[in-house]
Amino acid sequence: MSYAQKEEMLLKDTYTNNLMELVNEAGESLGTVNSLTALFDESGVVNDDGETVFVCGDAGVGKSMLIQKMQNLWATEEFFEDVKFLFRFRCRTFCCFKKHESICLKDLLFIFNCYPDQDPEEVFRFILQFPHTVFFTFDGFDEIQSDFDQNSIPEVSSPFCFTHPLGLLMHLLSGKLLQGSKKILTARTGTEVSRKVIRKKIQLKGFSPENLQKYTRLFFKDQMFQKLVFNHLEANPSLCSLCSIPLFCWIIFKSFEHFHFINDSEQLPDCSVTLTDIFLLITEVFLDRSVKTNLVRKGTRSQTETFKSGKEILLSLGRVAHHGIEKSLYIFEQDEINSLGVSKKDLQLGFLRTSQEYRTRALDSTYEFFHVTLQSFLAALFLIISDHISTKELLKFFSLCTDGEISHVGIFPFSCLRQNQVRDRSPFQNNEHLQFTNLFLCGLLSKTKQRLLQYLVLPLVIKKKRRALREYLTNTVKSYLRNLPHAKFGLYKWVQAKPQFVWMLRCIYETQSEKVGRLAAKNLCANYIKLTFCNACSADCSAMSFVMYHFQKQLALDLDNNNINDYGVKELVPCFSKLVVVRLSVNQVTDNGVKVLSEELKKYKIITFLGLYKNQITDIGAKYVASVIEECSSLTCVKIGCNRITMEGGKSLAHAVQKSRTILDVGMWGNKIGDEGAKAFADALKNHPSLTNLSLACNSISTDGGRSIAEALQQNTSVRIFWLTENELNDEAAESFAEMLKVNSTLRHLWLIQNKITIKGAMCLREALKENTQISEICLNGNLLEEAQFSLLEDEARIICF
Ligand SMILES: Nc1ncnc2c1ncn2[C@@H]1O[C@H](COP(=O)(O)OP(=O)(O)OP(=O)(O)O)[C@@H](O)[C@H]1O
Repeated sequence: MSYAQKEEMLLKDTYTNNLMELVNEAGESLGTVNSLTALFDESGVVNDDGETVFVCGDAGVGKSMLIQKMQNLWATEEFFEDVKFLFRFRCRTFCCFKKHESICLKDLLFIFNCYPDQDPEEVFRFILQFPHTVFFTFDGFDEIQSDFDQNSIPEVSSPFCFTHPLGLLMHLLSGKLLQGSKKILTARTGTEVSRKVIRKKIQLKGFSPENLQKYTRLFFKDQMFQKLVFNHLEANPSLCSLCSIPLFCWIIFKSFEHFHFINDSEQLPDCSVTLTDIFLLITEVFLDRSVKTNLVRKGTRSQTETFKSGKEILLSLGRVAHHGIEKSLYIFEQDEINSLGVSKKDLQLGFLRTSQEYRTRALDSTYEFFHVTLQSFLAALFLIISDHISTKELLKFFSLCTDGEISHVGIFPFSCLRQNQVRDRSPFQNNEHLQFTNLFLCGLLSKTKQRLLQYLVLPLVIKKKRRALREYLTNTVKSYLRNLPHAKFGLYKWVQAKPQFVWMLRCIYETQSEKVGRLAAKNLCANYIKLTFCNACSADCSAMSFVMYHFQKQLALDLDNNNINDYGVKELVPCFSKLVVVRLSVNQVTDNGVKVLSEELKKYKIITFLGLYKNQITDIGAKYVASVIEECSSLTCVKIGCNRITMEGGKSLAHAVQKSRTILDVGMWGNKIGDEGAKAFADALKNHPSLTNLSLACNSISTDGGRSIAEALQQNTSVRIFWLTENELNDEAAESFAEMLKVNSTLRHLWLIQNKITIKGAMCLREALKENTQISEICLNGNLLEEAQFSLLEDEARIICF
């Protein structure tokens, strides 16, 4: 039995909830998904005709584990009681068919998946008759590498027709075959899937800090171990950031466990940790298995010795990995493995594991790397340590990725992720394995890894390869950054970066070269960096900091709609001294992250805009934000809507606003401050010198709160726009607003949409407008007015009812 198999833990002993976010077609968050059954409910449906639940996420984030967990719950009858058949496919299975091969649905199910215990004809008939009793999982749509022409799939398909298996897959996903069956499809982020087939889209975001704690407890049963690991994590945010991706977390924990076992020391890096570092660690763990356990246990072997003695193993495995990466092959047959020089013993170490899918095709044994990222790592290592690789070949994968974003830059290394925009691209094309290979090349050829590598390859050869990579990187970073499209936006020179920008930062970070970091900062000809919807995770913040730290001037950083979380905030600490705009909306930031943020922002007091909309901030975090408002006089705009702020937090924020002489704009939409919170804001409004825009929309404010606000506005000459949409304001409140309008001449827009105002309240407002020529609009849509009553308000165009 191989180590990989021995190590496989039972799912129930290891599975930890993963953060799942429901998103719309534009990728905007529609909220979190709290249970696996909720994946199939009606919330967040983007297309009623679509049949497939689409789950996307980064490499190693846990898509396959999620599928496995569902299968497990179904098998133990905790999930989907109405489902009688579950067919679990890995999409890479569909690549092993020849172009002209065709099969029928029954064969796909029974030959290439699972042969039924009972009469297959009868079972198939049942499936056709009751498709809703069938559940399909298709894992890894991104792994399909094919030049298969989707247009050649016949429009209508009968379940008895013979067609290419990919055609069957597309028909199943769209519901042309077995309409009504449950289907879940997973793919890496950025993989293109036809909108027509998607019913709901879910993004997997990895472990939250809470999940990570649970996983740690599951992984290390011993409490002493747990404590040690918690201490390590606490001391090293860079490690925590990596641990939010479950695969990397597993690698880190596995290495920790191993080193602790062999020499009572943890040997984990204790400052900046790169992906290359952790893949070197797991490689060392696997290589240690090639040596007799008692020798390893003495703990006398250094990392260099381990790699030196494992050189031949690394070369042969690297050859296989490289061969696969070149051809987008992830599964290897025994013959292939043998011919590339991997011995039987090497197969046992854990790098490779037997691949189950192919057994159904009655092949001998087939193998795959325990994860595709490891394959990329070994391929990169091979490119460096093999004597036969020229510098041209070393850089081949960089130039293999064509750019779809900046056409005049031409071939650029960091463009592979941007798949959606590349025209005429096969929907099945995926280059992430190349991106990772490039990234590991940068890491392995970094200065800090030289000592290790010199035992594997002649120093002269490394030097030559290093120089080639450095030159290439320098040129491309320069030209890429200079050619990024810019726009002028007030004081700012603005750039909207794309996901490949994140990849570029990742590569720069792997080099750990201050020089390259400085070069990137110097060539970034913008001071407003918009990295929204770039799928940046907390670990990417280390990379951002690495570059932005070198930025000479003040900088605006917009990271809205990513996956940053509290660890990411910690990683940004080195660059807060430069940041005047910090936008972290929709990023799972909790009170802990806000605490760090407030401490840092108050050190430099240069912040002007703080965006924290749609995070997980409670009253505790609201207090931290309040202290920033109080202490940072440059702060003019705070967006903290859609968090978990109640009366207490509302009061803290209102008091801070009251004290601030400079704040202009406060967005509180979608919290729950209630009447008491509203009263505190009312106090703040009286004679406020600067506040012009305030949103207390959707905050459970009723008559009392409304009345206080209206009265306070009589003594306010700063507010121009006030949003009170989606509250519980009634006619009594409306009457107070009417009184206020007779006095206030500053307010321009009053939004009272979706409240409980009837025609009575509306008429009061209409009357008041006779004495107010300044206000532009009062929006009353969605109140308790009947359509027939609209005509009574017709003569006042500034009252908007529909
Ligand atoms: N929910 C989870 N609980 C515990 N461990 C997990 C979880 N999700 C992932 N892991 C760990 O991370 C490893 C990689 O996860 P998985 O293969 O599911 O990632 P993936 O998203 O399918 O990656 P890829 O896109 O590269 O195929 C697993 O083998 C497991 O060790």
